Amino acid sequence: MEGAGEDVYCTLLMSDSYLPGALVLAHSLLDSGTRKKLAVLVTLDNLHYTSLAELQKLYDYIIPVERIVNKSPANLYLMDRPDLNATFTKIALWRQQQFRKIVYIDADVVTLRAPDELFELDTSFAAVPDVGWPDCFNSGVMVLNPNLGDFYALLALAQRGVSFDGADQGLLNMHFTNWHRLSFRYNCTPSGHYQYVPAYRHFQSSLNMIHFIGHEKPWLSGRDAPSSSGVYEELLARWWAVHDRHMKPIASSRTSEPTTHTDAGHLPTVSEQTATEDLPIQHPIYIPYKEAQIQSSTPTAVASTPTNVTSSKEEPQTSLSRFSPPMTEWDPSRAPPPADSKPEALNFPQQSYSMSADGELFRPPNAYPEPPKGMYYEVPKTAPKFEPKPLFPWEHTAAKPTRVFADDLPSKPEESSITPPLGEENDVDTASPTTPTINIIPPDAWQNYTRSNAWDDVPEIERYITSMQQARKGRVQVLLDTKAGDEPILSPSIEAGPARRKASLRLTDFPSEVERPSLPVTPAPIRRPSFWGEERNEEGELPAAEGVPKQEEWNPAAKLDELLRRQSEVLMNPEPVSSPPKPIPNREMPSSSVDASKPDFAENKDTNEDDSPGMVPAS
Ligand SMILES: O=c1ccn([C@@H]2O[C@H](COP(=O)(O)OP(=O)(O)O[C@H]3O[C@H](CO)[C@@H](O)[C@H](O)[C@H]3O)[C@@H](O)[C@H]2O)c(=O)[nH]1
Ligand SMILES: [Mn+2]
Repeated sequence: MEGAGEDVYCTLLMSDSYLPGALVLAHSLLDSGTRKKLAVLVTLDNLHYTSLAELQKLYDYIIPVERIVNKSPANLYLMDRPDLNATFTKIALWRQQQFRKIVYIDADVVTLRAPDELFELDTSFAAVPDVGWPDCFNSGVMVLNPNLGDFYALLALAQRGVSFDGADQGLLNMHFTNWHRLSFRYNCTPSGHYQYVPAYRHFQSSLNMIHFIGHEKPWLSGRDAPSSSGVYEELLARWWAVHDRHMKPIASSRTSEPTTHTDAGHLPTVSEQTATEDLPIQHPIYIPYKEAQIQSSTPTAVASTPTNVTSSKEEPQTSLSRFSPPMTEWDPSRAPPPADSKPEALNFPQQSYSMSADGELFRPPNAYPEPPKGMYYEVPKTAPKFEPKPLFPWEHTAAKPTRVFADDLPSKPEESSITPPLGEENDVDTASPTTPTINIIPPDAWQNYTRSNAWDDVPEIERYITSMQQARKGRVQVLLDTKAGDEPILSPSIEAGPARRKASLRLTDFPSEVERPSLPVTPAPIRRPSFWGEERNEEGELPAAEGVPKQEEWNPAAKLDELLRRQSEVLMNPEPVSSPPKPIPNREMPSSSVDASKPDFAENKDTNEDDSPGMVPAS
């Protein structure tokens, strides 16, 4: 790279709304005769191409960088600056290793004197104390040596959202704790609330840079300070002086709420100059910065620009200033949207394309190159076979299926084990597949079947199992009369034939009938000595209970007869309270044939001839 090891002043532009600041900064540096180059980091996603064109006129290097957004922006609300949710992008400075040293300056800074001597500092990082908390530095002006070590450390913090103010200043102060302190004259931040006027008067002549921190930027607030403090107004005038020298007059870029300033010195805002309400807010209108200047018919007297909207009809275009969509306006996780919040769709990234400025008419070439050949897909004649590769070992040796789909028959009849039914020729009728006859498993299949396991011949396993079996065998009887010197009767071993059978673990070596242990037999119960002693009779039974007849004397048939007799006695001599038994009517139950519209069951009775006389109508 040409500028390797170069020294540059560098700023950052992430939105069109800060373009006036970036231009004034560059003009002020060039005006004060710097010998250093100017660079600007830009986030292209949110910048209008005309803004880039403006930058190009003043900056030597325009460096696109990726926007780094703070994904946990809660801390930004502590300082009421949700618009700063992407200032982490600043850390891209440390990645610009093509430069030896960078003096970074915020876009809201105007230089009164080019601070070229900062490049001679023998320190890797220097900054100016912040007026809000002087133990911290303000990250609007920084002297730094780009290096990837710091870059990645900062990036790691940024990605985790580590920053006590949610923006770059909080993050950088957490990383650079031992910073070289520069004089306040390199980053003088006049504030409306607090001024050290005697000090200002004392150091005023040696001021290098004025930094307009906070919401109100010079190009937004206009020429009159929000607080009419003398010092602030004085310094604000320095910004406007540079602005007016090069770029006067422009319409203010304020796109938010209309300002309340009405003095003659105030720049008209968009909302004041035209009825922006008529414009669809989702389609902001950009006009090139330079165009706005040209279109303005009052080139010198910004202060005299009438704020009255109706009187400025000759120059309506000047009002159409650049637009910058707002970033997060509020923290949705903490509060409802503010009443005056802007539409969220304003955040949509915009892509602009410029018309070609080429005045030449299109001329077609004499000949176009031949289109490449063979760039088509040849449809295969036969459907490709998608058969999964065999995975498991047994898939290789798998037996051919004996049952197949009827559709598969005509394709390879010789492979199938299906034989055509008797009486038919060998050619298979494709139109009407016959029920296949399936070959049954050959009768000797079980004989060929291997009955041994891989572990059958491992002696350790065999010994272990045998020892376990012996422990169990102690509990079963085996019909072996070994006392008498009989040889145990054993079944012939499969391998060894009639030879003596060896102890085996094989499950398939079933024991023969004589080898099988006998089943345990339930022993005849033996009467134990009685606990009741003499209470029992000779047979050992308990004495009979009083009033209970002896079992032998109990005649179930006689008892049943007696029960029946008693029952009929009760039925034959009914008590007067009970009604006589009703005969069951010989009549079908009313069904769907019965007129359902007649609600009363009694009415239906008259039409029914099968009614038994004993029928009691429903009441
Ligand atoms: O919409 C935006 C917002 C910021 N910037 C750039 O980011 C810088 C920082 O934003 P700024 O509004 O200048 O912040 P300050 O009001 O100066 O606030 C303080 O806090 C910021 C967040 O920590 C620091 O970046 C500043 O250096 C510090 O002065 C600007 O100068 C621009 O260069 C844009 O280009 N577009
Ligand atoms: Mn700033």
